[in-house]
Amino acid sequence: MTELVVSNVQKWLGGLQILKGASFTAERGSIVALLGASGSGKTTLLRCVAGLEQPEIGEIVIGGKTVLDGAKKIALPPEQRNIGLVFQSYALWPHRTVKENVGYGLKLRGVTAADIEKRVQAILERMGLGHLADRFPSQLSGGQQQRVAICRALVYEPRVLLLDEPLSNLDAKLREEARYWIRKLILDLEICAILVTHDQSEALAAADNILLLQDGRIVQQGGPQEIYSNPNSFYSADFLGANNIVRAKVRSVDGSRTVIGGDNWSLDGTVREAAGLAASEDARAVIRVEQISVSDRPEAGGLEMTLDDSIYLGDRWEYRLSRGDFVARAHGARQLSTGTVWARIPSESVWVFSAGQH
Ligand SMILES: Nc1ncnc2c1ncn2[C@@H]1O[C@H](COP(=O)(O)OP(=O)(O)OP(=O)(O)O)[C@@H](O)[C@H]1O
Repeated sequence: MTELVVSNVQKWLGGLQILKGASFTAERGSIVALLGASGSGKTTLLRCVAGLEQPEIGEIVIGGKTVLDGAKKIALPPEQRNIGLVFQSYALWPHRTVKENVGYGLKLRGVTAADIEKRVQAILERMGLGHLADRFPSQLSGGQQQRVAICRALVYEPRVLLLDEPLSNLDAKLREEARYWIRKLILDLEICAILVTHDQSEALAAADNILLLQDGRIVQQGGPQEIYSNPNSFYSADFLGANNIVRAKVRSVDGSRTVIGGDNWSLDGTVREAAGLAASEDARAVIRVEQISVSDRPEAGGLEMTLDDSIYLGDRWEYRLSRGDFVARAHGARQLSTGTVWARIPSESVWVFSAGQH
């Protein structure tokens, strides 16, 4: 069931158009990640859904209720939108206990003391924080503070939970753990969550749907696997994954197949530029690091390259390869001696775009 509908949202700030017509929907029991480079408009879009910014144009419907209609000048305040909000900073009140932090919003809304007690305790228990109810935020770890912030947003039983970089203050280990339990929580509660993040691995691991923003526009949307393996532009291809970006000339084009090359090398690739490519055009290829396999023995179809260095990364080795002006990184399970190696690079993994596109 669709909980959130965002249609053609356009927003100007300081004389600049920050959002240029964003549209998407979000379903109950799912997580939508807003992903994109710094300044692409992720936070502004989230704030528009929350009611903290008022778009000049567009419509937003939450749980069947129109909360924004630019044409009709409808713009409901955040407290009438049935949303919960969690900020990066958690924004807990330092002089209130955990219990008071979580229950304060309910108090403002005139919920009875007995009801508040019951609801606050229930959500704290659910998040494994029941025993911390009387502590102050300064007596909690970062991870616990973040859970309190999420409790505070969930205690209203919102239809849509809005999370603005909720994990970025946690250390790497806690962050990985938090991705998992936040996802489980949203699915268990059967609500819908919108997660703003600039961290691609967070979006890939936590979200059902990823919206990739560029310069105020949603340039691609889809499931994590679709977005990762089928990018529709250089920006999408470059934004996700660990990549080799290769500058080259288009040698030939035959439908979606192409041959690119540079100084003393050439590679078979696949045209990914929507408008197509022409022979002798300047191009950029994106090759995911994991798509290159390296061997120290001659391999049929392998490109002979020089291994300049093997770098130990703990769980694997990184190889630094070169041939003429083609420089690449690849990974493997063991250390290889510097010198001649053979790199196998499937043509479907060499995504070729025009050099001019951003
Ligand atoms: N109040 C404002 N007045 C003018 N410009 C603003 C204002 N707030 C944001 N912007 C601009 O809007 C653009 C989008 O900002 P926004 O914070 O939504 O991006 P973001 O994708 O969330 O970036 P980040 O990942 O860095 O938080 C940026 O170029 C920013 O400078």
